[in-house]
Amino acid sequence: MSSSFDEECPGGPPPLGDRPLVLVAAVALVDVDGRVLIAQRPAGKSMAGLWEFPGGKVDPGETPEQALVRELREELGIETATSCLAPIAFASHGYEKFHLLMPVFACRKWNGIPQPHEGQVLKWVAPVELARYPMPPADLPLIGLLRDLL
Ligand SMILES: Nc1nc2c([nH]c(=O)n2[C@H]2C[C@H](O)[C@@H](COP(=O)(O)OP(=O)(O)OP(=O)(O)O)O2)c(=O)[nH]1
Repeated sequence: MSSSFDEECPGGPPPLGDRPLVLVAAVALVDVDGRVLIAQRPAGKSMAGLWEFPGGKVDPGETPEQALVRELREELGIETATSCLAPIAFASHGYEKFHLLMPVFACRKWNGIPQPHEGQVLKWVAPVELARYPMPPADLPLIGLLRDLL
């Protein structure tokens, strides 16, 4: 039985083992032209140079939505509300040191103009163009999903 699953559904994430399960909230900010904001991870960080969706780790005591409101303020200098965040997808990916669980929200309403407050390069891209930008492995299944959903 299990060998047929292995053949039909190869490549699932490994068991958690002693790695932590890390909760990271991410957001697709969508502008009036339907473009999505991505940010390039700066030199010195893990996965430097790859493009990601704004967001970050959910702190103890926070909901994913609260974490995103905070991260958007810190990373991009924009203000939004938890009620402006619509859950649309998630990623579940086994990295070497941790397993990432990443709910992804869409947001079309915020105040201010996103600015790179943490040395990132920002880019607005059409969902069909997302595949041109190298992203962390956890994000790869999201590219087709977002193209269809946004
Ligand atoms: N914000 C965000 N993080 C992502 C995405 N895809 C993905 O694998 N990640 C990972 C990168 C980081 O390991 C983690 C987010 O952590 P963080 O934003 O709070 O902190 P960080 O970049 O300094 O991460 P780290 O150096 O501690 O690994 O989630 C994504 O699309 N957006």
